[in-house]
Amino acid sequence: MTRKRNWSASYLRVYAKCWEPDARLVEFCRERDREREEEVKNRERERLEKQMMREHEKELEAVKEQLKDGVEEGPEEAAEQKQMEEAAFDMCVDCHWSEKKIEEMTERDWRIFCEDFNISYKGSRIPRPMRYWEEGALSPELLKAVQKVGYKKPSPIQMAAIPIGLQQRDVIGIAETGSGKTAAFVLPLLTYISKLPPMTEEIEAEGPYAVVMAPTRELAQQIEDETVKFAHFLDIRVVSIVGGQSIEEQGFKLKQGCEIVIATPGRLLDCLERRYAGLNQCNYVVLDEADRMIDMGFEPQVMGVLDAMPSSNLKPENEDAELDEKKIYRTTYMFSATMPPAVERLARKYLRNPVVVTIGTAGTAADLITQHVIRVNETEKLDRYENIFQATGGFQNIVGF
Ligand SMILES: Nc1ncnc2c1ncn2[C@@H]1O[C@H](COP(=O)(O)OP(=O)(O)OP(=O)(O)O)[C@@H](O)[C@H]1O
Repeated sequence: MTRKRNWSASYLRVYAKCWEPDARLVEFCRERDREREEEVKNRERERLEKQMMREHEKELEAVKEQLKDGVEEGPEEAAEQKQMEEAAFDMCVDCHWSEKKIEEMTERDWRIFCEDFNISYKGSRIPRPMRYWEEGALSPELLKAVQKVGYKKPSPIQMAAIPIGLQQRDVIGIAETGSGKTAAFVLPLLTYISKLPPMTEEIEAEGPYAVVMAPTRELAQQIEDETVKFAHFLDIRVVSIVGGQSIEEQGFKLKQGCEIVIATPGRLLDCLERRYAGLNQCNYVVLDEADRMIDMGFEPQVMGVLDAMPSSNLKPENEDAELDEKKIYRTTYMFSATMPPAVERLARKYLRNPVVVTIGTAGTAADLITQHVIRVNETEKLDRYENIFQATGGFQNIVGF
Protein backbone atom coordinates (compact mmCIF):
# COMPACT_ATOMS: atom_id res chain seq x y z
CA MET A 1 0.00 0.00 0.00
CA THR A 2 1.45 3.40 -0.92
CA ARG A 3 1.36 6.11 1.76
CA LYS A 4 0.41 9.65 0.75
CA ARG A 5 3.23 12.04 1.57
CA ASN A 6 2.78 15.44 3.13
CA TRP A 7 5.25 17.52 1.16
CA SER A 8 6.09 20.40 3.51
CA ALA A 9 8.78 22.86 2.35
CA SER A 10 11.25 21.97 5.15
CA TYR A 11 10.92 18.27 4.40
CA LEU A 12 11.54 19.02 0.78
CA ARG A 13 14.66 21.00 1.59
CA VAL A 14 16.21 17.86 3.19
CA TYR A 15 14.81 15.74 0.45
CA ALA A 16 16.20 18.14 -2.16
CA LYS A 17 19.73 17.93 -0.70
CA CYS A 18 19.75 14.14 -1.04
CA TRP A 19 17.90 13.60 -4.24
CA GLU A 20 17.71 17.05 -5.94
CA PRO A 21 13.99 16.86 -6.83
CA ASP A 22 12.31 18.60 -9.68
CA ALA A 23 12.33 22.44 -9.14
CA ARG A 24 8.65 22.65 -10.15
CA LEU A 25 7.72 20.32 -7.30
CA VAL A 26 9.60 22.52 -4.80
CA GLU A 27 7.83 25.63 -6.07
CA PHE A 28 4.47 23.86 -5.83
CA CYS A 29 5.05 22.96 -2.18
CA ARG A 30 6.21 26.47 -1.30
CA GLU A 31 3.09 27.91 -2.91
CA ARG A 32 0.98 25.57 -0.82
CA ASP A 33 2.72 26.62 2.39
CA ARG A 34 2.08 30.29 1.55
CA GLU A 35 -1.62 29.54 0.96
CA ARG A 36 -1.85 27.80 4.33
CA GLU A 37 -0.27 30.77 6.11
CA GLU A 38 -2.70 33.10 4.36
CA GLU A 39 -5.62 30.92 5.43
CA VAL A 40 -4.51 30.94 9.08
CA LYS A 41 -4.17 34.75 8.98
CA ASN A 42 -7.66 35.15 7.48
CA ARG A 43 -9.19 32.92 10.13
CA GLU A 44 -7.51 34.95 12.87
CA ARG A 45 -8.76 38.22 11.32
CA GLU A 46 -12.33 36.87 11.19
CA ARG A 47 -12.11 35.73 14.81
CA LEU A 48 -10.96 39.19 15.91
CA GLU A 49 -13.69 40.91 13.92
CA LYS A 50 -16.36 38.69 15.47
CA GLN A 51 -14.97 39.34 18.94
CA MET A 52 -15.07 43.10 18.31
CA MET A 53 -18.69 42.87 17.10
CA ARG A 54 -19.64 40.92 20.23
CA GLU A 55 -17.96 43.50 22.47
CA HIS A 56 -19.71 46.32 20.58
CA GLU A 57 -23.09 44.63 21.02
CA LYS A 58 -22.40 44.10 24.72
CA GLU A 59 -21.53 47.78 25.13
CA LEU A 60 -24.75 48.79 23.36
CA GLU A 61 -26.76 46.47 25.59
CA ALA A 62 -25.07 47.92 28.68
CA VAL A 63 -25.97 51.45 27.57
CA LYS A 64 -29.57 50.42 26.98
CA GLU A 65 -29.72 48.83 30.44
CA GLN A 66 -28.26 51.98 31.96
CA LEU A 67 -30.89 54.07 30.24
CA LYS A 68 -33.62 51.74 31.48
CA ASP A 69 -32.37 51.95 35.07
CA GLY A 70 -32.09 55.72 34.83
CA VAL A 71 -28.41 55.69 35.90
CA GLU A 72 -26.86 59.13 35.78
CA GLU A 73 -23.98 59.52 33.35
CA GLY A 74 -20.99 61.76 33.26
CA PRO A 75 -20.39 63.95 30.19
CA GLU A 76 -17.81 61.51 28.75
CA GLU A 77 -20.13 58.56 29.07
CA ALA A 78 -22.98 60.57 27.59
CA ALA A 79 -20.82 61.53 24.59
CA GLU A 80 -19.72 57.92 24.17
CA GLN A 81 -23.30 56.73 24.36
CA LYS A 82 -24.41 59.33 21.81
CA GLN A 83 -21.64 58.16 19.49
CA MET A 84 -22.75 54.56 19.88
CA GLU A 85 -26.37 55.43 19.31
CA GLU A 86 -25.42 57.35 16.18
CA ALA A 87 -23.37 54.37 14.99
CA ALA A 88 -26.32 52.05 15.65
CA PHE A 89 -28.62 54.48 13.84
CA ASP A 90 -26.21 54.68 10.89
CA MET A 91 -26.17 50.89 10.71
CA CYS A 92 -29.99 50.99 10.60
CA VAL A 93 -30.43 53.80 8.08
CA ASP A 94 -30.46 51.39 5.18
CA CYS A 95 -32.78 48.86 6.85
CA HIS A 96 -36.25 48.26 5.47
CA TRP A 97 -39.06 49.80 7.59
CA SER A 98 -40.12 46.31 8.71
CA GLU A 99 -36.78 45.91 10.50
CA LYS A 100 -37.07 49.20 12.36
CA LYS A 101 -38.55 50.17 15.66
CA ILE A 102 -41.22 52.85 15.40
CA GLU A 103 -38.91 55.54 16.81
CA GLU A 104 -36.36 54.78 14.07
CA MET A 105 -38.86 55.34 11.25
CA THR A 106 -37.96 58.28 9.03
CA GLU A 107 -40.25 60.26 6.72
CA ARG A 108 -38.85 58.18 3.87
CA ASP A 109 -39.70 54.91 5.67
CA TRP A 110 -43.30 56.06 6.19
CA ARG A 111 -43.52 57.00 2.54
CA ILE A 112 -42.26 53.56 1.48
CA PHE A 113 -44.60 51.89 3.98
CA CYS A 114 -47.60 53.72 2.48
CA GLU A 115 -46.44 52.82 -1.04
CA ASP A 116 -46.04 49.16 -0.03
CA PHE A 117 -49.66 49.02 1.11
CA ASN A 118 -51.06 51.38 -1.50
CA ILE A 119 -52.22 53.85 1.15
CA SER A 120 -52.70 57.48 0.19
CA TYR A 121 -54.07 60.36 2.22
CA LYS A 122 -55.58 63.78 1.75
CA GLY A 123 -56.11 66.17 4.62
CA SER A 124 -54.28 67.98 7.33
CA ARG A 125 -52.62 66.82 10.58
CA ILE A 126 -52.80 63.18 9.53
CA PRO A 127 -51.78 60.68 12.21
CA ARG A 128 -49.24 58.00 11.29
CA PRO A 129 -50.66 54.66 10.21
CA MET A 130 -50.11 51.67 12.48
CA ARG A 131 -47.79 48.99 11.11
CA TYR A 132 -48.80 46.33 13.62
CA TRP A 133 -51.75 46.00 16.02
CA GLU A 134 -49.56 46.71 19.04
CA GLU A 135 -48.60 50.12 17.63
CA GLY A 136 -52.18 51.43 17.52
CA ALA A 137 -53.61 53.00 20.65
CA LEU A 138 -56.11 50.16 21.13
CA SER A 139 -56.93 49.17 24.70
CA PRO A 140 -55.39 45.91 26.02
CA GLU A 141 -58.90 44.34 26.06
CA LEU A 142 -59.40 45.14 22.39
CA LEU A 143 -55.91 43.91 21.50
CA LYS A 144 -56.75 40.64 23.22
CA ALA A 145 -60.05 40.49 21.31
CA VAL A 146 -58.22 41.03 18.00
CA GLN A 147 -55.85 38.23 18.93
CA LYS A 148 -58.73 35.90 19.82
CA VAL A 149 -60.54 36.73 16.59
CA GLY A 150 -57.32 35.69 14.85
CA TYR A 151 -56.41 38.80 12.85
CA LYS A 152 -52.63 38.61 12.83
CA LYS A 153 -51.94 41.84 10.96
CA PRO A 154 -54.14 44.85 10.22
CA SER A 155 -55.25 45.24 6.60
CA PRO A 156 -54.17 48.48 4.83
CA ILE A 157 -57.48 50.28 5.47
CA GLN A 158 -57.24 49.26 9.13
CA MET A 159 -53.60 50.45 9.31
CA ALA A 160 -54.58 53.84 7.96
CA ALA A 161 -58.09 54.48 9.33
CA ILE A 162 -57.90 53.18 12.91
CA PRO A 163 -55.38 55.77 14.18
CA ILE A 164 -57.50 58.55 12.66
CA GLY A 165 -60.72 57.29 14.27
CA LEU A 166 -58.96 56.88 17.62
CA GLN A 167 -58.28 60.63 17.54
CA GLN A 168 -62.02 61.28 17.02
CA ARG A 169 -61.23 62.66 13.57
CA ASP A 170 -63.66 62.20 10.69
CA VAL A 171 -62.64 59.75 7.98
CA ILE A 172 -63.60 59.26 4.36
CA GLY A 173 -62.41 55.79 3.37
CA ILE A 174 -62.18 54.77 -0.24
CA ALA A 175 -61.43 51.08 -0.31
CA GLU A 176 -62.54 47.98 -2.11
CA THR A 177 -65.14 45.59 -0.87
CA GLY A 178 -63.66 42.86 1.30
CA SER A 179 -60.73 45.03 2.37
CA GLY A 180 -61.57 44.85 6.09
CA LYS A 181 -63.41 48.16 6.37
CA THR A 182 -65.67 46.92 9.14
CA ALA A 183 -62.90 46.38 11.70
CA ALA A 184 -61.39 49.69 10.53
CA PHE A 185 -64.37 51.57 12.00
CA VAL A 186 -65.52 49.05 14.62
CA LEU A 187 -62.29 49.06 16.65
CA PRO A 188 -62.15 52.87 17.15
CA LEU A 189 -65.91 52.83 17.77
CA LEU A 190 -65.56 50.19 20.53
CA THR A 191 -62.67 52.17 22.02
CA TYR A 192 -64.88 55.26 22.10
CA ILE A 193 -67.82 53.41 23.69
CA SER A 194 -65.69 51.73 26.33
CA LYS A 195 -64.74 55.20 27.63
CA LEU A 196 -68.38 56.23 28.08
CA PRO A 197 -70.51 55.53 31.17
CA PRO A 198 -72.10 52.05 31.10
CA MET A 199 -75.47 52.01 29.36
CA THR A 200 -77.81 51.78 32.36
CA GLU A 201 -81.60 51.59 32.45
CA GLU A 202 -81.80 55.33 33.19
CA ILE A 203 -80.06 56.33 29.96
CA GLU A 204 -81.21 53.52 27.66
CA ALA A 205 -84.21 55.55 26.54
CA GLU A 206 -81.87 58.21 25.13
CA GLY A 207 -80.82 55.71 22.46
CA PRO A 208 -77.58 54.07 21.34
CA TYR A 209 -74.08 55.54 21.52
CA ALA A 210 -73.31 54.76 17.88
CA VAL A 211 -75.11 54.13 14.59
CA VAL A 212 -73.83 52.31 11.51
CA MET A 213 -75.84 52.71 8.30
CA ALA A 214 -75.56 50.40 5.31
CA PRO A 215 -77.56 50.23 2.06
CA THR A 216 -78.79 46.64 2.28
CA ARG A 217 -79.97 44.11 4.81
CA GLU A 218 -77.26 41.68 3.76
CA LEU A 219 -74.50 44.19 4.28
CA ALA A 220 -76.01 45.25 7.63
CA GLN A 221 -76.05 41.58 8.66
CA GLN A 222 -72.40 41.18 7.59
CA ILE A 223 -71.41 44.28 9.58
CA GLU A 224 -73.33 43.02 12.60
CA ASP A 225 -71.49 39.68 12.51
CA GLU A 226 -68.11 41.39 12.27
CA THR A 227 -68.99 43.89 15.05
CA VAL A 228 -70.28 41.25 17.44
CA LYS A 229 -67.00 39.31 17.03
CA PHE A 230 -65.22 42.10 18.93
CA ALA A 231 -68.06 43.70 20.90
CA HIS A 232 -68.98 40.63 22.92
CA PHE A 233 -65.54 40.67 24.58
CA LEU A 234 -66.41 44.11 25.99
CA ASP A 235 -70.05 43.37 26.86
CA ILE A 236 -71.21 45.89 24.29
CA ARG A 237 -74.62 45.16 22.79
CA VAL A 238 -75.40 45.39 19.09
CA VAL A 239 -78.92 45.56 17.58
CA SER A 240 -79.66 45.44 13.87
CA ILE A 241 -82.64 47.29 12.41
CA VAL A 242 -83.34 46.33 8.81
CA GLY A 243 -86.31 46.16 6.47
CA GLY A 244 -88.21 42.92 5.83
CA GLN A 245 -88.59 42.08 9.53
CA SER A 246 -91.19 43.04 12.12
CA ILE A 247 -90.69 46.70 13.03
CA GLU A 248 -92.48 46.19 16.36
CA GLU A 249 -89.99 43.50 17.38
CA GLN A 250 -87.14 45.76 16.39
CA GLY A 251 -88.71 48.58 18.39
CA PHE A 252 -88.88 46.25 21.41
CA LYS A 253 -85.18 45.38 21.04
CA LEU A 254 -84.28 49.06 20.79
CA LYS A 255 -86.23 49.83 23.95
CA GLN A 256 -84.31 47.16 25.83
CA GLY A 257 -81.21 49.22 25.19
CA CYS A 258 -77.99 48.74 23.27
CA GLU A 259 -74.79 50.63 22.61
CA ILE A 260 -74.62 50.13 18.83
CA VAL A 261 -77.36 50.10 16.20
CA ILE A 262 -76.61 48.75 12.72
CA ALA A 263 -79.34 49.71 10.30
CA THR A 264 -80.58 50.39 6.84
CA PRO A 265 -81.46 54.12 6.69
CA GLY A 266 -85.17 53.80 5.79
CA ARG A 267 -86.03 51.39 8.60
CA LEU A 268 -84.00 53.35 11.15
CA LEU A 269 -85.77 56.57 10.26
CA ASP A 270 -89.13 54.75 10.64
CA CYS A 271 -88.10 53.64 14.12
CA LEU A 272 -87.05 57.16 15.06
CA GLU A 273 -90.34 58.57 13.79
CA ARG A 274 -92.29 55.99 15.80
CA ARG A 275 -90.22 57.01 18.83
CA TYR A 276 -88.90 53.50 19.41
CA ALA A 277 -85.55 55.15 20.02
CA GLY A 278 -83.86 58.52 20.01
CA LEU A 279 -80.34 59.46 19.01
CA ASN A 280 -79.80 62.01 21.79
CA GLN A 281 -76.53 60.47 22.95
CA CYS A 282 -75.30 59.16 19.61
CA ASN A 283 -72.02 60.78 18.65
CA TYR A 284 -70.45 58.17 16.45
CA VAL A 285 -71.86 57.45 13.01
CA VAL A 286 -70.67 55.28 10.15
CA LEU A 287 -72.00 55.46 6.60
CA ASP A 288 -70.90 52.29 4.85
CA GLU A 289 -71.08 52.14 1.05
CA ALA A 290 -72.33 55.73 0.97
CA ASP A 291 -72.33 55.82 -2.84
CA ARG A 292 -74.62 52.79 -2.96
CA MET A 293 -76.98 54.31 -0.39
CA ILE A 294 -77.26 57.40 -2.57
CA ASP A 295 -77.70 55.32 -5.75
CA MET A 296 -80.54 53.46 -4.07
CA GLY A 297 -82.27 56.76 -3.30
CA PHE A 298 -81.61 56.83 0.46
CA GLU A 299 -80.12 60.34 0.60
CA PRO A 300 -83.19 61.88 2.40
CA GLN A 301 -83.31 59.03 4.94
CA VAL A 302 -79.58 59.22 5.62
CA MET A 303 -79.87 62.95 6.16
CA GLY A 304 -82.96 62.44 8.35
CA VAL A 305 -81.00 60.13 10.65
CA LEU A 306 -77.95 62.42 10.75
CA ASP A 307 -80.17 65.39 11.57
CA ALA A 308 -81.69 63.48 14.51
CA MET A 309 -78.27 63.39 16.18
CA PRO A 310 -77.18 66.24 18.48
CA SER A 311 -75.62 68.89 16.28
CA SER A 312 -74.05 70.67 19.25
CA ASN A 313 -71.34 68.02 19.17
CA LEU A 314 -70.28 68.63 15.59
CA LYS A 315 -66.66 69.75 15.43
CA PRO A 316 -66.02 73.39 14.48
CA GLU A 317 -65.89 74.04 10.72
CA ASN A 318 -62.59 75.88 11.02
CA GLU A 319 -59.95 73.20 10.79
CA ASP A 320 -57.43 75.23 12.79
CA ALA A 321 -59.78 75.59 15.76
CA GLU A 322 -58.52 73.90 18.91
CA LEU A 323 -60.63 70.94 20.04
CA ASP A 324 -61.58 70.71 23.69
CA GLU A 325 -60.01 67.47 24.94
CA LYS A 326 -62.72 66.95 27.55
CA LYS A 327 -65.60 67.39 25.14
CA ILE A 328 -67.13 64.58 23.10
CA TYR A 329 -67.34 65.45 19.42
CA ARG A 330 -69.32 63.65 16.79
CA THR A 331 -67.10 61.29 14.81
CA THR A 332 -68.25 60.38 11.32
CA TYR A 333 -66.81 57.63 9.18
CA MET A 334 -67.89 57.49 5.58
CA PHE A 335 -66.90 54.66 3.25
CA SER A 336 -67.49 54.79 -0.44
CA ALA A 337 -65.95 53.07 -3.45
CA THR A 338 -66.52 56.23 -5.52
CA MET A 339 -67.18 59.91 -4.76
CA PRO A 340 -70.08 61.13 -6.93
CA PRO A 341 -71.30 64.72 -6.30
CA ALA A 342 -74.15 63.61 -3.98
CA VAL A 343 -71.67 61.81 -1.71
CA GLU A 344 -69.41 64.87 -1.71
CA ARG A 345 -72.41 66.98 -0.75
CA LEU A 346 -73.13 64.72 2.21
CA ALA A 347 -69.48 64.80 3.24
CA ARG A 348 -69.34 68.60 3.07
CA LYS A 349 -72.48 68.95 5.16
CA TYR A 350 -71.81 66.40 7.90
CA LEU A 351 -68.05 65.77 8.07
CA ARG A 352 -65.55 68.19 9.60
CA ASN A 353 -61.98 68.43 8.36
CA PRO A 354 -61.98 64.74 7.36
CA VAL A 355 -58.90 62.75 6.43
CA VAL A 356 -59.47 61.03 3.10
CA VAL A 357 -57.83 57.60 2.99
CA THR A 358 -57.61 55.78 -0.31
CA ILE A 359 -56.41 52.22 -0.60
CA GLY A 360 -55.25 51.18 -4.06
CA THR A 361 -57.00 52.73 -6.99
CA ALA A 362 -60.47 53.86 -6.00
CA GLY A 363 -63.24 52.19 -7.93
CA THR A 364 -61.26 49.24 -9.28
CA ALA A 365 -60.70 45.79 -7.86
CA ALA A 366 -57.57 45.11 -9.90
CA ASP A 367 -55.15 45.44 -6.98
CA LEU A 368 -56.92 42.86 -4.87
CA ILE A 369 -57.83 40.21 -7.38
CA THR A 370 -55.43 37.76 -8.97
CA GLN A 371 -56.73 36.14 -12.11
CA HIS A 372 -55.59 32.73 -13.37
CA VAL A 373 -56.75 31.18 -16.64
CA ILE A 374 -56.69 27.38 -16.78
CA ARG A 375 -57.92 25.69 -19.96
CA VAL A 376 -59.56 22.29 -19.42
CA ASN A 377 -61.92 19.95 -21.26
CA GLU A 378 -65.52 19.96 -20.08
CA THR A 379 -65.10 16.38 -18.75
CA GLU A 380 -62.03 17.31 -16.69
CA LYS A 381 -63.64 20.39 -15.17
CA LEU A 382 -64.98 18.94 -11.92
CA ASP A 383 -61.77 17.04 -11.13
CA ARG A 384 -59.72 20.16 -11.77
CA TYR A 385 -61.97 22.23 -9.50
CA GLU A 386 -61.57 19.68 -6.75
CA ASN A 387 -57.77 19.73 -7.12
CA ILE A 388 -57.72 23.53 -7.14
CA PHE A 389 -59.90 23.79 -4.02
CA GLN A 390 -57.65 21.33 -2.21
CA ALA A 391 -54.46 23.03 -3.32
CA THR A 392 -55.69 26.56 -2.61
CA GLY A 393 -57.33 26.01 0.75
CA GLY A 394 -56.06 29.49 1.77
CA PHE A 395 -58.14 31.40 -0.77
CA GLN A 396 -61.46 32.81 0.35
CA ASN A 397 -63.13 33.37 -3.00
CA ILE A 398 -62.83 31.63 -6.36
CA VAL A 399 -65.01 32.31 -9.37
CA GLY A 400 -65.08 29.57 -12.04
CA PHE A 401 -66.84 29.52 -15.42
N1 LIG B 1 -56.92 42.11 9.70
C1 LIG B 1 -57.59 41.07 9.22
N2 LIG B 1 -57.01 39.86 9.19
C2 LIG B 1 -57.68 38.80 8.70
N3 LIG B 1 -58.95 38.82 8.24
C3 LIG B 1 -59.57 40.00 8.25
C4 LIG B 1 -58.94 41.18 8.75
N4 LIG B 1 -59.83 42.19 8.64
C5 LIG B 1 -60.96 41.68 8.11
N5 LIG B 1 -60.82 40.37 7.88
C6 LIG B 1 -61.82 39.46 7.27
O1 LIG B 1 -61.95 39.84 5.91
C7 LIG B 1 -63.30 39.70 5.48
C8 LIG B 1 -63.80 41.02 4.87
O2 LIG B 1 -63.85 41.99 5.90
P1 LIG B 1 -65.00 43.09 5.92
O3 LIG B 1 -66.36 42.46 5.88
O4 LIG B 1 -64.73 44.04 7.01
O5 LIG B 1 -64.70 43.77 4.53
P2 LIG B 1 -65.42 45.01 3.93
O6 LIG B 1 -64.36 45.82 3.30
O7 LIG B 1 -66.31 45.65 4.92
O8 LIG B 1 -66.25 44.29 2.81
P3 LIG B 1 -67.75 44.63 2.39
O9 LIG B 1 -67.68 45.88 1.60
O10 LIG B 1 -68.15 43.41 1.60
O11 LIG B 1 -68.52 44.75 3.66
C9 LIG B 1 -64.11 39.28 6.69
O12 LIG B 1 -64.30 37.89 6.61
C10 LIG B 1 -63.22 39.61 7.87
O13 LIG B 1 -63.44 38.70 8.92
